[in-house]
Amino acid sequence: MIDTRDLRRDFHSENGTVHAVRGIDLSVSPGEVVALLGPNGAGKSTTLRMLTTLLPPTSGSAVVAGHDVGTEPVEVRRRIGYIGQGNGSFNGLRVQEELYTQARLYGLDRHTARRRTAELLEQLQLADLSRRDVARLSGGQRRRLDIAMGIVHSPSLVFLDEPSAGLDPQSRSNLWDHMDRMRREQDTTIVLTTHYLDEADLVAERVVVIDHGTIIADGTPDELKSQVSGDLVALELMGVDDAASAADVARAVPDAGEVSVDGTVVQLRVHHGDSTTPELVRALDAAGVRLVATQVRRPSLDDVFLSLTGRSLREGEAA
Ligand SMILES: Nc1ncnc2c1ncn2[C@@H]1O[C@H](COP(=O)(O)OP(=O)(O)OP(=O)(O)O)[C@@H](O)[C@H]1O
Repeated sequence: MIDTRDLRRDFHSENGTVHAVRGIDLSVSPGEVVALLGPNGAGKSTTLRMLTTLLPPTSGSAVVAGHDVGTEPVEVRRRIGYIGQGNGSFNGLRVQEELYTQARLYGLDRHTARRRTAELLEQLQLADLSRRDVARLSGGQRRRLDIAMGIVHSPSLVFLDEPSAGLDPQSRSNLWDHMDRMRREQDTTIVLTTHYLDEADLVAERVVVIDHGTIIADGTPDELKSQVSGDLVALELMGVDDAASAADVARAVPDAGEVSVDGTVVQLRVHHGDSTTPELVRALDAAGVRLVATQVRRPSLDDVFLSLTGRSLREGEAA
């Protein structure tokens, strides 16, 4: 469905050249849901804009839905849906008219355009707003209309740039349900960019981590997380003395990675937190250590990013 070879894009300005995308080789098969995950400025949007023919590559090639983005952009556009970061048009139309007009622009006949419009207004919870002026929608409502407009022609490949930015939790979960339905019922291929870790983890079956314009990891969320060395087990002890004794017990666990003590809390990395923790609790009990609580935390995609780059994705978000 997508095949890129050494895809690159530079931007030139008075301040110099930005190498926004530095040689991306990416293959996506039909029906896959792929999240491009990375911090602000990693090159995700630039990649997406090249794949959707909105921006010509500086060099390299990309074949999307069977056509070359450079030489056959119209053929590509006909086959894809794109929901960008910015808002679409403001024609002074009402919600229903805007969506219907978009359907007609994509070449749907009147009957099909009417049916698709009604269907999508319902599915994206816009039915109650169908007669409202587009200009008067809230940010989240506008976002849902953008999404409806991007998929009104039932494309087999959909690109979404930061789809849930600006959406409230309920709208986000509604959007994810909708994407899941597109994949299950129409086998739609979905490529989205995000810097929400939970979104990548939940929605995508494959995560491509991008940093400084290159792909630094590619796999299922579980594969990526298994590259990080183990689960984090946290033990909360009754007192500081107990914590010191617990750290000694923890260091004796054959599987234990680095053990750290912070006040009454002891943390250690182990391969399998669920099976090691009961063993550890028995050993602590035998040593007379007073344990208050235990917690096992699986590696997150942020731990993956941290182990690959030494930086947290969350730091990137705050920047
Ligand atoms: N039109 C442009 N002119 C100059 N530089 C640009 C332009 N568009 C993007 N860039 C730069 O290219 C780099 C990659 O930007 P891009 O928008 O692709 O990142 P991103 O990963 O999508 O980030 P975000 O999560 O913030 O959307 C950044 O350094 C950005 O400043």
